[in-house]
Amino acid sequence: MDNTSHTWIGRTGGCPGEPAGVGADDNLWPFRGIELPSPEGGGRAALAEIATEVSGLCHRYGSKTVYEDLTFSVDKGAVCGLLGKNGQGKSTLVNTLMGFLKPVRGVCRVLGEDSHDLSPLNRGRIGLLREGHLAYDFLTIEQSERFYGAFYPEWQAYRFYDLVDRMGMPRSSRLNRLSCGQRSQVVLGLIMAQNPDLLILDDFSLGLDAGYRRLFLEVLHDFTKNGDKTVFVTSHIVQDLENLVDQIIFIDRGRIWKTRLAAFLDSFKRYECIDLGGRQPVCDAVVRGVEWRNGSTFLYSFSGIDELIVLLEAQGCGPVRLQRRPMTLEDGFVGLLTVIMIEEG
Ligand SMILES: Nc1ncnc2c1ncn2[C@@H]1O[C@H](COP(=O)(O)OP(=O)(O)OP(=O)(O)O)[C@@H](O)[C@H]1O
Repeated sequence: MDNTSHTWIGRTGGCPGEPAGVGADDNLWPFRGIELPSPEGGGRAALAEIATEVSGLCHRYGSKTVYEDLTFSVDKGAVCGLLGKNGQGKSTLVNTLMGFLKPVRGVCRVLGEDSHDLSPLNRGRIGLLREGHLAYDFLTIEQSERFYGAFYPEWQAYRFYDLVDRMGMPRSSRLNRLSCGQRSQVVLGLIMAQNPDLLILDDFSLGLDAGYRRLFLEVLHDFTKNGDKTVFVTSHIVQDLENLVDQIIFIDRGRIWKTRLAAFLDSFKRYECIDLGGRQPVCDAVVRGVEWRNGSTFLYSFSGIDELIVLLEAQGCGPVRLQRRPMTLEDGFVGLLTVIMIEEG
């Protein structure tokens, strides 16, 4: 018998479930009321300071539209995290930035060039880590360093060995005998030796244990500390991004919202409901998400406590007592975007 209790986060007032697709009720849209980038990308930095620029981008797989009209830019020197639920198009976007996928419509420029027509020089300035990691896994650690190093005039082999030697594996180990996390480390070493100007990481934490993840983050911190490198990163471990990025792009149902991490953590708020007078709150334009967890109810909102209390009382709750609680990026992600059931053992 299933004796677990369930809590869930929702933006419907009723029962748990997946959000509707594109064209869903505007009142429940996660980015409602938030200023989204204009199709022209108004207010951008000068072109020379932009690492990646996307405008009016549309992608479809057959009849399935992943996104219709994406516009954003990432400035040089920014560390930008792309956040979205499963299947929202993060890998599709990364593959488009890399020129592996051609968009149906729109502009995608990377380091000033069309991503589908990148010069070898600019390709060499981009480091990519993605699911799947290594193409030539029959090579040894040492052979892979020599093989990839031949493609990059600025290759810094010491950076590679600096990282991979920490695994304690002989340099003669074949990559296909390494674990997933060890292979990731080899890839990160190859990327660091390349010393790219733009680093694109698609779900870098995949398969990494806590120790490797920390090492990864440490290396990435070092990589970005001078402010001259640009990083575009997706990860399902949202918490890792909180310690890494300064900008975030949320993607949901084909649209995006870009913001600074600090501004998001400051403006989006998490409240614990101390008293709701026995009623349950309903998500609307002010209440962005409701979470029931361990017997407590939490609300997510861009509004202050007074406005929220007025709204909840108008919903029939009351007397209402709320307490603002600390909010991590992961809380914010869940409160803004997610409709899930969480099982409590
Ligand atoms: N080659 C493909 N053919 C058809 N549909 C695809 C293909 N690749 C991806 N999709 C679909 O496009 C949508 C976006 O996929 P994508 O992999 O870009 O999402 P994602 O945000 O990276 O997902 P996840 O977080 O699960 O990795 C999904 O609905 C997926 O099923």
